[in-house]
Amino acid sequence: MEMSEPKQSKFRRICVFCGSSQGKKSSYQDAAIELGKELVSRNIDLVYGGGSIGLMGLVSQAVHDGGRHVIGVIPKTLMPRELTGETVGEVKAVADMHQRKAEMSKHSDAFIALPGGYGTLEELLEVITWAQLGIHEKPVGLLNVDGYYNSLLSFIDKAVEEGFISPSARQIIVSASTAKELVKKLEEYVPCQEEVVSKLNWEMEQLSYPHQEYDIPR
Ligand SMILES: C/C(=C\CNc1ncnc2c1ncn2[C@@H]1O[C@H](COP(=O)(O)O)[C@@H](O)[C@H]1O)CO
Repeated sequence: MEMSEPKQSKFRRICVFCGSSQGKKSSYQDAAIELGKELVSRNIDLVYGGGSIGLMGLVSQAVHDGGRHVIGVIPKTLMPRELTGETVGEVKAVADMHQRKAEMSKHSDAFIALPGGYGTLEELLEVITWAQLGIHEKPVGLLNVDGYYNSLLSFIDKAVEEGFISPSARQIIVSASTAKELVKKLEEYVPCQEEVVSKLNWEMEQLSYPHQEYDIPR
């Protein structure tokens, strides 16, 4: 029997942002599992927020089951298993949510957002902002499952029309409706340098706040 060679990706690790909930439609859950399998088929390891809840649990389990390495970056406050569940693979404990994002970014070659809520949006918009500022040149992908992100993309297009986001900064976001198509587009992505404000020669460690307990405001 002829075995197909795994496609070698230019990415070693991809960071996935996604819901700590599963969402109401089974298509969201299916997409998380499909993305995990796509990473496996391209020999790509996963970096994510840790734990087993929601879409986070589905994508990490799929990558782990496929034999690829999984790194979960968890703030100490979310470490208790009853909060976020068990993390498959390697766990990196960090001081707070800020350090988590810096660590997730440092260990990844690209970013993908699956459907999610505030946490996912915040992580996504932050890495887009960092790309706009020239802090990194890693591709950022939106997995637009069943049009989940259509209204966000429309809003961003409005911000371009109204002069708040430059047309070249709009190009930072790569979107597709399937994992296969998205990863392929990210592989082909060429960072747009035209309107980068400045090259900050940024050390990602500078983004980490001093080790301290972080009080989540209520
Ligand atoms: C403490 C409780 C739930 C635990 N919540 C989270 N667990 C793990 N990761 C989280 C959590 N909340 C946010 N994140 C990060 O943001 C993304 C998911 O957030 P969303 O709002 O569900 O989209 C995810 O990528 C994580 O990195 C009980 O209250």
